[in-house]
Amino acid sequence: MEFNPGFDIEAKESPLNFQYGDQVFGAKPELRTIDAVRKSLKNPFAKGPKVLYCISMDVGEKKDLPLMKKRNLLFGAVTYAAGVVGDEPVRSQGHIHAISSSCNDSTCEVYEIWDGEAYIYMQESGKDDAGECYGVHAKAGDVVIVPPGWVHATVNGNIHKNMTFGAWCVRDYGFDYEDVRAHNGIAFFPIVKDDEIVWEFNKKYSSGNITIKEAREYPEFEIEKGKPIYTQFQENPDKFLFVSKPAIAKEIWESMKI
Ligand SMILES: O=P(O)(O)OC[C@H]1O[C@](O)(CO)[C@@H](O)[C@@H]1O
Repeated sequence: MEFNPGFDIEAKESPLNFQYGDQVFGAKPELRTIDAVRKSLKNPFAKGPKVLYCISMDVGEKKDLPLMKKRNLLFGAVTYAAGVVGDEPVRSQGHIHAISSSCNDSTCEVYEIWDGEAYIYMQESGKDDAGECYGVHAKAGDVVIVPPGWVHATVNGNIHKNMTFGAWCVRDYGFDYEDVRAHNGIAFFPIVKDDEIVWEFNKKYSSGNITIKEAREYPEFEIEKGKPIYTQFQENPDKFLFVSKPAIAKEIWESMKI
């Protein structure tokens, strides 16, 4: 992988899978097929790779698991396949993080791209007026934070290459698909045009405004550029407490710039 995740995990290509080192825990990944996501595609009948992405939701070094559990944090790894689904790049369906009973809040997600490139798509609301929407372009080593309550979808930003990322989430996560599915998908569909990704408004929404930008740094969360977010947790296990306890960063969320 282009960026070292900070622990011994390898993304396998065909079939999509993860291989864990001796000191690493992780279950058999879940495979998301094209048939499972048709309702959220621009064209529900589109053709594309049978398996679109491979999700391993609880991974890390065995010695760190008690530290993660104590802070109600979970680390996940996901690979998105290369290729297209109709005229869309391979992407997730889009969801909002449901209210977790541990904190009585929707929670954020802290992404770190390990291989390939991505757009982390974010949408302020799942209602008819989608509000401010963003396509944040991220390359290996970039971090992107999705604030609590926002619709988000992960897009493979290069149709010629698989994309793999790691992310910090709350352990009792839940995905709420209702608003996105009621609109047959996210408010802006990524479309592949001349090898570039352009964004097409989904007319099932009444309005929404999209901004495309590059990934930024997050000094407000003391995230260190170039150091794996997994290593940053190992060095300071409380650094990502804002993920499982969003209330401690309330003021940051309220004025946060994507
Ligand atoms: O169920 P969906 O919306 O397709 O998304 C699954 C994806 O969402 C994530 O939680 C990222 O938000 C990853 O685990 C996975 O890539």
